[in-house]
Amino acid sequence: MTEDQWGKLRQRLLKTVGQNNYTTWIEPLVFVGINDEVAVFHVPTNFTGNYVGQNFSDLILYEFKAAGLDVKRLLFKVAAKGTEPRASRKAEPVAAAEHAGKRVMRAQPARGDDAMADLYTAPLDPRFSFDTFVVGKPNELAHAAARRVSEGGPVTFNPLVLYGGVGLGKTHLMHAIAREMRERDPNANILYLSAEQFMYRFVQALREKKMLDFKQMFRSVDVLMVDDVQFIAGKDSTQEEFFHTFNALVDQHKQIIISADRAPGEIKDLEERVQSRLQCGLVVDLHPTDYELRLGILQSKVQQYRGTYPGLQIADGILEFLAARITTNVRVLEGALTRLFAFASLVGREIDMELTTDCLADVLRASERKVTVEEIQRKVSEYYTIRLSDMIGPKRLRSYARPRQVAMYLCKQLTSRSLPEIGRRFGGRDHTTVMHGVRRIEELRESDSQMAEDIENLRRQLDE
Ligand SMILES: Nc1ncnc2c1ncn2[C@@H]1O[C@H](COP(=O)(O)OP(=O)(O)OP(=O)(O)O)[C@@H](O)[C@H]1O
Repeated sequence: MTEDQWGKLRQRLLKTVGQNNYTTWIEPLVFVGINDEVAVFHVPTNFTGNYVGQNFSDLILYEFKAAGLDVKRLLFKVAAKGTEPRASRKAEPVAAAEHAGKRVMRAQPARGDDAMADLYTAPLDPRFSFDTFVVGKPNELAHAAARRVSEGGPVTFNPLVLYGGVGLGKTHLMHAIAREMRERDPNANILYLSAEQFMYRFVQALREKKMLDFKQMFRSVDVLMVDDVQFIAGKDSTQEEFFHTFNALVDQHKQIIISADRAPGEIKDLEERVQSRLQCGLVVDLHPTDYELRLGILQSKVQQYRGTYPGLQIADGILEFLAARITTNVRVLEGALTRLFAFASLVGREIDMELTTDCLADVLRASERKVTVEEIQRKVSEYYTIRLSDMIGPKRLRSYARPRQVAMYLCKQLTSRSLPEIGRRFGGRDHTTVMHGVRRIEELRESDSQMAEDIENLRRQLDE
């Protein structure tokens, strides 16, 4: 639709709503465009957007229809600059308000959500839900706390702080909470943003002399979610503003959810008073992933990929291999799997060990485990309760030879040492002996469930 068409449409609205309403509410709307059946307008304040949405959306939608345009919803966004009409006294939460004819709203709740996400600066990633979050020992507490908070109800711990290293699922959980809360209460003002965006908005408000709006906006939310809070460390005035916002919301019993890359007390240059406020609620740690969690995540991703790549085969042991080898973080693990699937579908081959090591050579090299031959020998001898010297030494008794072969196998799997090198570390044995040992264990893993379990246990222990 052209501006001209909008001009004509406005004239028709003028006749229906009368001059006064027109001047106050319709004239300030700046038509931006129609995107996917949603007509987008810039409004000077959120209040205007809300008011127009509540009082005139049916009329506007009707006029669009009469003009032959397929518009199902209206979206009002606060323009960066603009004047507030006299009628607007009340400060409103940030950015935008969305309105639709009631029937359309009900018919399309999911799309309504997408538009709502736009309301709060940081859009929610549709992949990050509780359904797609795999729970294991390292993240079960964080997950349980996130679930609990997402259910709403009386605020029992405030704030909830989720912290943990890079790529361990903090943002995923934050988005899942926001999504769940919005589903439970579509009218709640849930503000999710990164600490960086908080700072950016604060600086902008200072620059544009709109601090009052800023304060009112943040203080009027029902739930405040700030991701990567460590970002504000060392930024004094932002910290101060954050501190006041935080206190005001806690006083009103509004839920606050924070994520950080380390425990609040360990964030350097974060003011002590902010640190102590963050520690007042529930602080939960996302631990580094363990082997089982990584395997679980891979299995769940494969399940998701089945839709995109139907018929793609993945050989036994590949996921286990990746879970054992890529221990850095989940993001890298996911990236590896994505690349593997894309590559395999391109060349039209099954994902077997050869394709995996070819395709992921760089990732595997980069995340090469630090485990050493010595560590493996020590762990394996402890596991089978034999002396280290007996495992490395010349004795051929089965009770020594089998653990020795297990250790050789693990050295081959978990280190980058060549067969001759491994042989040398096992009392100067020949590489063919090592090869024989590795093959034997590979066979036994298939045929003997006790052996498979031993290998998994040892892998896990070496992973810790
Ligand atoms: N338990 C899990 N189940 C499923 N996917 C997960 C899990 N943990 C992490 N991921 C995935 O790993 C990727 C990285 O997670 P996310 O972005 O949440 O990490 P983060 O902790 O916020 O990292 P950063 O510190 O870099 O911000 C995402 O794609 C996320 O979906």
